[in-house]
Amino acid sequence: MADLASRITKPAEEPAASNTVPEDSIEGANSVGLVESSYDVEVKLADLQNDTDSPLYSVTSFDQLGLPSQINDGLLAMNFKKPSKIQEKALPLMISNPPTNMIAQSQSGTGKTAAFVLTVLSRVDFTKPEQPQALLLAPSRELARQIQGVIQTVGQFCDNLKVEAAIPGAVSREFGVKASIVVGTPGTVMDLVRRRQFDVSQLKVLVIDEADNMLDQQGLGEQCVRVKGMLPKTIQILLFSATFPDKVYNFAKKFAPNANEIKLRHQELTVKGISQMYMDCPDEGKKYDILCKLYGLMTIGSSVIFVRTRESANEIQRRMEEDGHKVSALHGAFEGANRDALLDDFRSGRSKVLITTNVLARGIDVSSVSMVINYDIPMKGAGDREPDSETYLHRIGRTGRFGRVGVSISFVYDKKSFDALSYIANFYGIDLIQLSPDDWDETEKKVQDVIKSSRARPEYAPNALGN
Ligand SMILES: Nc1ncnc2c1ncn2[C@@H]1O[C@H](COP(=O)(O)OP(=O)(O)OP(=O)(O)O)[C@@H](O)[C@H]1O
Repeated sequence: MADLASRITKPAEEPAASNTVPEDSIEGANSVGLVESSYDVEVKLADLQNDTDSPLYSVTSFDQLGLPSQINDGLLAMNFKKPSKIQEKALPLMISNPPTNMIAQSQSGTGKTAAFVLTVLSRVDFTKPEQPQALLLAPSRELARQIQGVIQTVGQFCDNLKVEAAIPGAVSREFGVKASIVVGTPGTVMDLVRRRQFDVSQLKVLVIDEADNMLDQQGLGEQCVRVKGMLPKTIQILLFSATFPDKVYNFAKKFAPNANEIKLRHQELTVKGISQMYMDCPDEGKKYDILCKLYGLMTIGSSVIFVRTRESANEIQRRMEEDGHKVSALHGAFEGANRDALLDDFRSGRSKVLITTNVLARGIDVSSVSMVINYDIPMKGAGDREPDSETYLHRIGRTGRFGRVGVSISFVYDKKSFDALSYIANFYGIDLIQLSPDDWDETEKKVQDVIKSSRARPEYAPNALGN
């Protein structure tokens, strides 16, 4: 990556500040080495679980976890043969009694969802199907719906399983929440509780997925704190994410006191199956032409193009369609049902190229995604001056899920974007592969070599985990 930084000979002018607003952390509005044996996952056990020789610490098959048989049947139906490391390490701690809080970090696409879903299912009393007992919070309606789907699939053999999504427009005003498990976005959950449409008095577990994003005081943090304030004081709190910047981590420890912790160093966070590349674009205007040239490669699998604003998502979609390409755009300005339909089309492969904002940067699991394009390098802070390393990692993690391979291509074109990508690469210790817009044969070869092998044997397979 020193290479990338040293390529800047003459600082380009800073682009004029855009007056369009980046789409981050707006609720509904309106995925290396986890599996490498050398992986150094630091497990800090809380008082109850501090013996690394304990059977709770090391579990090699789902059977050994003592989960109810109907849950194991669900895992079998999903063809989950062996737990991933995070599942192996976190599950015994989370399902043990008395319940203990958890702060868990593991790379994108390594099965954090099943880890917390199994915990939730193991805690629910299915004889009370309409009494809310578990609440799961996620930053977007798409992720909430996805988690709801995973619960329904893993729990398909649990009699009386009722899961409801507390996302805008989903809960009946007349009846309120009538399910034992509720997955929602924080603003909607807060409204439902306030309107007394969601009885939280018997909740036993609170899961916060993408917890660093959800607890960030610049974003959804305040809402999550308010929701927690409405819940029983004894509730078990489980916080999950691939990233936990120090500042948020310190707050997370207060939010989930005395928690067990599974933490990674940032150099351990990148997923080896993702080949990270960058395209050196001559200027901002040429980014679009380069994107169109990449289009053929993008449709080999499915791909996601991340842009900074809703406006540029719309604009790129419009131009690409005019140029005869078939692409979809999804962002927070679309109405809920439309968003759901767009993502369903993408999941099923009916649409193959999705242009989106940070609203879909986190958690979305579509295994066919073989390429992610950072059309704009993710930035954060006042005036978008700071490189957003966390969002970069989540965005590229939409490919390379659970042992698959994929490519990410980040577009740079001026000093600011070069410096930002350099910073991110140094932060994670990544060696980025350079692509040249002047040598398309070479570019195609580099990209195709990876994505054509995406069906090849994964670099790490489930049965290689947990050693
Ligand atoms: N034990 C397992 N065996 C096989 N596949 C699994 C297993 N656990 C999870 N998976 C699959 O791995 C994929 C990624 O899982 P998941 O979406 O939970 O990742 P994640 O860690 O939450 O990622 P992110 O940080 O991006 O949210 C999913 O398609 C899931 O079905």
